[in-house]
Amino acid sequence: MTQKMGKATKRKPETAEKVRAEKDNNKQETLKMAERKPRSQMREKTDGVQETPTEELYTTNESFCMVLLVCVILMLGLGVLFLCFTSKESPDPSAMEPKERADVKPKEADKKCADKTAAPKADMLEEEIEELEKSDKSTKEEKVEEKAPAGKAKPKETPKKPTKQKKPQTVSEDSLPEEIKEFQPSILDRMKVRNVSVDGRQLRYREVKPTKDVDTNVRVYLFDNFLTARECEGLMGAHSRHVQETSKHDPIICFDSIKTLRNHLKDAALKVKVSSQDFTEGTKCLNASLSSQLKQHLHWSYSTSFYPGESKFSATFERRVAAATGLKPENGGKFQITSYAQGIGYKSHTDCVVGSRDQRDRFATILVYLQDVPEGGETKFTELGIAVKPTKGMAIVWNNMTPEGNCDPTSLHDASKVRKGHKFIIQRWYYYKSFYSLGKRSAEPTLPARESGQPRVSCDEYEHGSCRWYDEWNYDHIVEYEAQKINLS
Ligand SMILES: O=C(O)CCC(=O)C(=O)O
Ligand SMILES: [Fe+2]
Repeated sequence: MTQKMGKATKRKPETAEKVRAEKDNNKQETLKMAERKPRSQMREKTDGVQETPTEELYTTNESFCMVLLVCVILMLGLGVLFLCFTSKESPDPSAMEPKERADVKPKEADKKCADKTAAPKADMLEEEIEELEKSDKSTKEEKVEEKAPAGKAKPKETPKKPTKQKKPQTVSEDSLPEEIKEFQPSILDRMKVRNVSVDGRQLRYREVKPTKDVDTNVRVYLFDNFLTARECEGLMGAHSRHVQETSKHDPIICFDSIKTLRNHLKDAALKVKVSSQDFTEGTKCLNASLSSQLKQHLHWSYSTSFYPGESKFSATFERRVAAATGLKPENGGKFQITSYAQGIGYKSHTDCVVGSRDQRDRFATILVYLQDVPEGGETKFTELGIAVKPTKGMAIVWNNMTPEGNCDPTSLHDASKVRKGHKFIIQRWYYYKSFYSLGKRSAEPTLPARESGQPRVSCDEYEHGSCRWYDEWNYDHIVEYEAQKINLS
């Protein structure tokens, strides 16, 4: 980025720097150990005698032998080190682009050297490689967890957390843990909406009919008081505290393309020239300092997530949803709370991927408004001619897919800008075909370099107010980088 914002520095990933630093440390450590060795040998010979200063040893014959021995050991040690650090034909995986990294198989010699002199580094690299190998699969899964604009590539299933085992470099079906191989997906192809009684309260549904004459599979239902005022307040409080705590760090800002970045700059009346150099290498995210500079010019909604089992409320909520809608808990993903300040909305999108054949997609959505919004903030189904006004405790639930597992484009919806007040919602997506990692917190990518707990803002597609802040990371901005690199210049 030039002019006002200055030029982005092209930086190697932090992990690569760490690896290099560790390499140096290991080298130093090995040298130190070689230097110390004669002293411990001397200690054995002089059993019980106070240790002699190293210089005195060299004045005796015996010491002369010791010196020779030391030299031989030192030379051997240095030889081994030299071989370790110079014979690597395979490049340092941590310094590569993600896709290349996944292909690198460490040579046997590399492994031996790593075992002898740099075990922590080897572990770290292997973990990194494993995570990146996973990323192709987990991205698919992760992508469906984020808003999925119609027509984009489809997320896939993947093991959530790399198991701590010596791993092959490519993940074949055979190498997957038994529990993943044996996973039996659950299919969810219809909602069964009904009136239910919860803790003495009657939850009654009503259907909201399209006002447009459209051929659609989408059914939209409302439940008043689906959550109590107390539940709504508890969720808003937890979300706000978490946002506040996490906002100690400025977010790293990511864009789906350079075009989106340029549009945002234009919108903010910032006359700056940007190029691919402004993205952190290997990702579509700006580096930390550019992100901080841009922060004041962008606006976003805030999303925080929790996963099944992470709070008692998750079980209460999913039971209530199952009773009232027939949406099975095992087909549900994470729980996401989102807040919109005045002036913020969210782009037109479908929650599933139109045209995709992968049925591991969001069959249905339940969204509960946690607070009234005096003006604006409606959830609008543009194809159906439906607009729902946020009302505290009210749930809106709809299906995005057909009973055959196809994403219905008429499920297109957006969040109108909040004109007055502050909007809070909780959402959960239910998937047509469940998969092993569904509802499990996934391992996060190592790129881009960031502080622990540093949030991200994703501006996917330009539409005013459509950036969203997240308290967790997925692989989109790494994997899509490769696919779109050509568009980043
Ligand atoms: O806030 C809303 O009303 C809709 C949000 C939404 O559709 C989403 O986050 O997927
Ligand atoms: Fe949505």
